[in-house]
Amino acid sequence: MSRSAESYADALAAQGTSIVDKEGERATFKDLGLHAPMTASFRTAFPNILYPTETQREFIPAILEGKDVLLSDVTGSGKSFGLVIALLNKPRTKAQNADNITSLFIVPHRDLAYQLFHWIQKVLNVSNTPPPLSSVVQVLVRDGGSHLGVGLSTLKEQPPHILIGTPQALVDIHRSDSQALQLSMLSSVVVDEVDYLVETVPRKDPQKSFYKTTKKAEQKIQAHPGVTRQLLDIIFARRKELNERRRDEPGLFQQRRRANILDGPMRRLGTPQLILSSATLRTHLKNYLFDESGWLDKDNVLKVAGNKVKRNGRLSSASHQNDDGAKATQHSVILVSEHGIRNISGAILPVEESSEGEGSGQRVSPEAVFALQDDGDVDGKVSENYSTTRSPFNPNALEAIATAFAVDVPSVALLVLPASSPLQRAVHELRELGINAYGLDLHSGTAGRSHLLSGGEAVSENPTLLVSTLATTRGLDLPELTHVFMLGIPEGPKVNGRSVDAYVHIAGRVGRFGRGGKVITVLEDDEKDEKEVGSEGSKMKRILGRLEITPVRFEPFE
Ligand SMILES: Nc1ncnc2c1ncn2[C@@H]1O[C@H](COP(=O)(O)OP(=O)(O)OP(=O)(O)O)[C@@H](O)[C@H]1O
Repeated sequence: MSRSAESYADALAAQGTSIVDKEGERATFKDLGLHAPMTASFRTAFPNILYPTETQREFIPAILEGKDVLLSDVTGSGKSFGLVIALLNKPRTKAQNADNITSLFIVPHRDLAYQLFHWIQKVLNVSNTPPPLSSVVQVLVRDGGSHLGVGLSTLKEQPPHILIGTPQALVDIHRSDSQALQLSMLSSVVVDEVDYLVETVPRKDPQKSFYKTTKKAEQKIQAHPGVTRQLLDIIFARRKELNERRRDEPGLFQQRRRANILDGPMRRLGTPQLILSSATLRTHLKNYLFDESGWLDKDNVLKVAGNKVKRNGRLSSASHQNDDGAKATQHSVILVSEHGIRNISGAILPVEESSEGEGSGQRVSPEAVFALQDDGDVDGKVSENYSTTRSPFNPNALEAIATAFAVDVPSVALLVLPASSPLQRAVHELRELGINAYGLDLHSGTAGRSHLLSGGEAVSENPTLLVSTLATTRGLDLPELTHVFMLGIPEGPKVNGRSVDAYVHIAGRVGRFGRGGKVITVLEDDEKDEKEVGSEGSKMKRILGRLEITPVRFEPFE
């Protein structure tokens, strides 16, 4: 088993245990160096967050000290939340008594940007004397040009403490006005979901059969390095230069290290600290970041990886509550064709859920959960068009999802479509099947946002299916979510590291912080034997196998 698969399996098994100190003592957030009033506010805003996790205990003080950090822990273990809290506690950078942007938080998509924004908003809302929101946090995402209009002027008039943005929007701004982001004054730069934003390929081995494919992929990256690389190359240009000199003149740096003056050059460069985070950091990416990118200050970097302790011997996807009350995630795969629906072969029986399980939450009216959802409507003219154009979706697959949703989902589920799928069309077709479906939009969509801001545990009389694509799912935290449906093998027809990681991130929208949940992958049944190489079933089995997950039968389809 690969290292990342192993750590995922192990860490999943251990999830829910990480808040317990090894010595049985618990450090508080205040012990980590966070300001008391800030700690009080975020404890009021997030009453369930009592103690920092082990990884938060490591990386929050390191960030406050100005170290670079390479952070990896399982999905839903509080990485992004901890990063936001740490950045809020950093002192503001100022030049000639005027505020500068202190931290840049780079995220892969706008929904994640708004999620982090709402977390900060929630903290400020309960503060005694909150400063104006825009002085603390602003969001810059591509939005039909407004980031270059209103967004840019707000940014320049009142630079925020934390600027959250997507790489493309940030590069657009920098190109239109190289002073707008005040890059030379930044104190921290965070890249969340770094493996998604900075693409790398495994090192080439001429002996391996995939040598040619790897080489091609590498050439493609060289020709189109991607905008996050471009942005980091700009911000860390001076560090890159120094790191290159260091590579060329190792003797000089050894002398400096012996004389204990190595910290000096990087610090004098005045480059910000760099924090890179993801649940899936493969070795080739880590090698690139350390040896080739030149972005990191190698003498001042902390690597933090989540708890790798194996519990109960090994991971079993059908396992239920562990000793600390964390629930397991149940993974199912169903294959659909016009002849019917079946579970993947080898799927085992689910373990009985405890009476405290999902669905036992407080019953609330849909109106209480949603701030009424008039914003998700599919435009009349557009739906007329839909009736005259061929659907890209397999009707059997959508019907299977609709049925599974209707029989099993108590409140909210997420459907993740392949990256380039037409989202509104899927919403329309699901509605035709009687499903309360909405495109996930944490900015203007009240449906998505109310789920984000609600505390979870609700049961709705009219459950909702939020629909997103692979490109807009990473990092999202929807506390009420109990089910994730996945249409097709993630990341295209081939099974490789990327598809395994994509599965980890999509599945990771449930089971967060030991909450449990169900992940149901729906595949078109090619009616091939699942032992046959290349069949849909065999591909899915390879993905689950690499993650040490045994599929569980989705019983309504027995
Ligand atoms: N110390 C804590 N105690 C309890 N809950 C926490 C703690 N820290 C974060 N959480 C909660 O855990 C959930 C997941 O947090 P977050 O989104 O930061 O995870 P993540 O590790 O970044 O996930 P992903 O890898 O999917 O991006 C959030 O609902 C957050 O409020």
